[in-house]
Amino acid sequence: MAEPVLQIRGLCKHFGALRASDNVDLDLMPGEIHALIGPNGAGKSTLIKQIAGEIAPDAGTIRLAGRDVTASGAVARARLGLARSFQVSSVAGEFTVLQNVMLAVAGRLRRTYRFLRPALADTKLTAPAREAIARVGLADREGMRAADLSHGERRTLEIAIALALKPKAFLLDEPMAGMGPEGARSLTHLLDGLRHEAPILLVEHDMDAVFALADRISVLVHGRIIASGTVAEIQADAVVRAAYLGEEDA
Ligand SMILES: Nc1ncnc2c1ncn2[C@@H]1O[C@H](COP(=O)(O)OP(=O)(O)OP(=O)(O)O)[C@@H](O)[C@H]1O
Repeated sequence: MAEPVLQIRGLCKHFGALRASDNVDLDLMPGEIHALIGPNGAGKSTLIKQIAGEIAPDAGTIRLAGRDVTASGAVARARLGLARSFQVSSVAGEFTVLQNVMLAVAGRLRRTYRFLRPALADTKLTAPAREAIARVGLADREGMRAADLSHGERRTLEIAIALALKPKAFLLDEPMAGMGPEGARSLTHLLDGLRHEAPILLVEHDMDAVFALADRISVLVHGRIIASGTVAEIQADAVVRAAYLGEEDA
């Protein structure tokens, strides 16, 4: 069987008496979209932050492409191929779409520039940046300032930035947030294809998107994974319905 790209074992994180992560095991397999769902405050963001290296777990291990990264920082994990998108849009508004993605490529190639202007004229950065922009369907927005994009386009730009990092795994934290129905549909289509570039750990409240995309769903409640399975298995799970999906129906 293939090795997981991300392997989480026994992850624990306490905030005082609160167990935000309670002995979490999670795998992200090549080619899959693994959705992490759960009610507000279940510990999804805390888990993502530990995987990204932004906060340290109290116990447990995180392996990326077979390597133990539990003690590595966020920058080291990004360099090892973990591409993280944020709930809050993280693009640089004053830069154009192309420049935003070029800066990500510069980071991947570990090129350092004393000034921004030579960086933004470097064709070694332009070509891969354009490729990522075209891949997400923003080619006609290339010269536009990121600040002037629509919300949906900015979220899509974040995906292009993540893609330009040629990641081994994507961590996407609520990519559908704030998208209208049309935007959500086109982003769902984009993510559907993206899994072939790298598997996606997807935290998402939009259940239509989750049910359309996920190969596997894990349900987090009070820091614990209470169920993990296919869309059909999770939809049919009585415990999950009571703990989470039921509240959506109510
Ligand atoms: N730095 C912190 N200090 C103390 N408590 C925290 C901290 N960060 C998160 N928590 C608590 O940990 C629990 C899990 O929070 P977390 O943000 O991970 O949940 P979530 O599932 O991402 O929620 P949401 O869906 O609303 O984003 C919550 O009870 C939250 O108040």
